Amino acid sequence: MSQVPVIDCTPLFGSDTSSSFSPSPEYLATVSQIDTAFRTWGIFILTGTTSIPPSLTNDLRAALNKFFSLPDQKKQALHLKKGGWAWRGYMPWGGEGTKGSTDQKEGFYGGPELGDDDDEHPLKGMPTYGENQFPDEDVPEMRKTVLEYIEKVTEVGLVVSDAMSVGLGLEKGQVRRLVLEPEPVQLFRVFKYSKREGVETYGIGKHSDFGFLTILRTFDPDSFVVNVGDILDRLTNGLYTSPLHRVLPPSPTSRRLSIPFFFDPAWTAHMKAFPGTASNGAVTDPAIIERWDQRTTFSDLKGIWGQYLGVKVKKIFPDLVLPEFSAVTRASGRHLVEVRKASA
Ligand SMILES: O=C(O)CCC(=O)C(=O)O
Ligand SMILES: [Fe+2]
Repeated sequence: MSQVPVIDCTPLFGSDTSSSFSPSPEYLATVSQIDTAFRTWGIFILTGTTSIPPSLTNDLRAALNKFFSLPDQKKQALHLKKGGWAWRGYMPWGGEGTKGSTDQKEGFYGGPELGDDDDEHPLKGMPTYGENQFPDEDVPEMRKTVLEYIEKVTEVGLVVSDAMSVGLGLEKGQVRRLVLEPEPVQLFRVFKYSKREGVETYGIGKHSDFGFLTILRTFDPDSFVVNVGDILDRLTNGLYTSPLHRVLPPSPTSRRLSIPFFFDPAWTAHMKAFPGTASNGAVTDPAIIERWDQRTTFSDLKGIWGQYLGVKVKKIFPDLVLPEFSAVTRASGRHLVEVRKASA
């Protein structure tokens, strides 16, 4: 294979979810394509009929373009800092970088809402959870559209995880049970890339993604790109590769919009490699060991996902108090905005 595989995932959607699951030949053929893509490239282009109707994609693109066209002061009013630990809202140009260089993009961060009457929800008050800051006055349709997209793209993540589970020789629902329940961490992002005069840096510099799966919607070209993240690489004992990737420097006329969705393990999920993924329980393949050494994202697998995420984001949230856990993960160098617990 010399090109990133394009996989029609239609057979995965609407398939049997009962415990006595007997997969169709089409389901198994799709599983095998995904499994091969993740083992070789760590990435594939997802096509076909999914849980996301094309009308929702169109509405989403329209609402997000409208948002980015708002005057700067309207967007700044929704600045990430104002959302505190929810870490949701507007990320201005210059707010993220890769290895010391500014990424040429602005963005919007969001996530699912836990509901007003759900004070007992265990994730209330945790970093990355809380209120979204939508531009309700200026782009009233954005709230509903983004929240609906988050729900539907989460379904894509679950369906792909089931396919991975079967591809790894596990039961269909096993990956969900091991790391995605009671609910995956869902980080919605949208980036608009635009060039600043005199700045020659990448849209996003070379990196691998931190989490489980990234499901990225782009419009130019029109596609979904699904890639393995660093923790999925580790959880499969390196059978699946977390690919390095980057976004080229935007051209002066670029208006590129992309919508990465970081579909991550549940906050409380135990980080333990999936059964049967390493022969004799140990990874000996030098290529895998070298890849892990280069990434240095995780030095070990232990504890729960929330601890990894906590260390990762601690630099952004200087007030965050965490159990001592710094041995296993590196703080993110990507986010250049500091967010205090209370509003800034
Ligand atoms: O916009 C893109 O094409 C890629 C985004 C990306 O790599 C990321 O957000 O991690
Ligand atoms: Fe990425």
